[in-house]
Amino acid sequence: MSGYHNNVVLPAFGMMIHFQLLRTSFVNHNVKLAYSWIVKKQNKTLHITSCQQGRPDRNRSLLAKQSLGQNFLYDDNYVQKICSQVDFDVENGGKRVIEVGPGLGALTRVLHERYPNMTTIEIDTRAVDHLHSKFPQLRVIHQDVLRTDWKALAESLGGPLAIVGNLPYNITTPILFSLIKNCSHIDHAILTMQLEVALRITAKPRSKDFGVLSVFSQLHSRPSLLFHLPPSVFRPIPEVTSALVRLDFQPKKALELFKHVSMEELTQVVRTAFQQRRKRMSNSMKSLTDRLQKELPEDMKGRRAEELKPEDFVQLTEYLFGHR
Ligand SMILES: C[S@@+](CC[C@H](N)C(=O)[O-])C[C@H]1O[C@@H](n2cnc3c(N)ncnc32)[C@H](O)[C@@H]1O
Repeated sequence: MSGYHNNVVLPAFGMMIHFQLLRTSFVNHNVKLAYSWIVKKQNKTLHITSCQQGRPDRNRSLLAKQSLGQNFLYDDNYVQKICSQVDFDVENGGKRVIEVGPGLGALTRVLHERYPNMTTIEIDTRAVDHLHSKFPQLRVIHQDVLRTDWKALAESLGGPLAIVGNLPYNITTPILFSLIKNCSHIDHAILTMQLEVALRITAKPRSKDFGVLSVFSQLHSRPSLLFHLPPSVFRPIPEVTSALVRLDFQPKKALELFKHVSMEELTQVVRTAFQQRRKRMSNSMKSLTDRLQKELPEDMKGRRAEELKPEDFVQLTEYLFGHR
């Protein structure tokens, strides 16, 4: 009996729930953004069918790929909330608005109406096909965003870019570093990411989240955490909370800071210091000071990486690499 229960009753119960979910999303004509979804427990992927205005679009279904960080926005209130933060370049049809990872077009639908000349960058061929048929006028660059030449893109579009996107979680940090490196070609970025990363970007010295990402983000931009997004607003539902972050890039400040040091030198200093963030700098920096055959300045020896301000790392790099 218990075998019968497990083999027949539980799946039947699961099917009932599934059909109820489908019915709810299909009949609710007020729901603008709805997806039917089937959890396949074995491989943890979702079968997603986008549907607009309550009508399922049966031709457009795709399996969400975890490897591409595909957690699609599912809640229209949050779509509106994110898009209302984008305020850029309306005059020329939003030519310099770039969406990273448009996926099924949850954000694109709203943004493209406001910015008909915007550009999107998407790696997944299935999503690219979907976007072409759903938004025939939309410019879609089919490539890995990490291969984007931001300088060339900004020059071709006539000035600094506004980047928006619900980022794939698995490559959030490399995307952030590529934007930071190219900050003179980017005006601002409005990005959804894991809350944990958002806290690191905005962390102040002496807090537990303060680290390499905080130093580089804060030297190149003014970052602000705008609001949290609960896991329930995405499909598949992620295990973590997310946050929307705005970075207003400060290319003039960065130019001034990097007058005497290179990004590579600063990276060496910051990474070495944070490898042992709680140790005194005289210890944590030993491998680098030995290699450079330099002593740390006296006032640095007793301090810890987590206590320094972002600008202190620039001064230390200038001192260690002897450019001043
Ligand atoms: C978190 S989903 C967001 C999708 C959609 N914007 C939304 O909010 O529903 C991330 C998107 O980034 C795309 N993506 C993943 N890796 C990428 C890469 N290296 N370059 C460009 N797009 C990528 C995925 O295919 C997916 O569409």
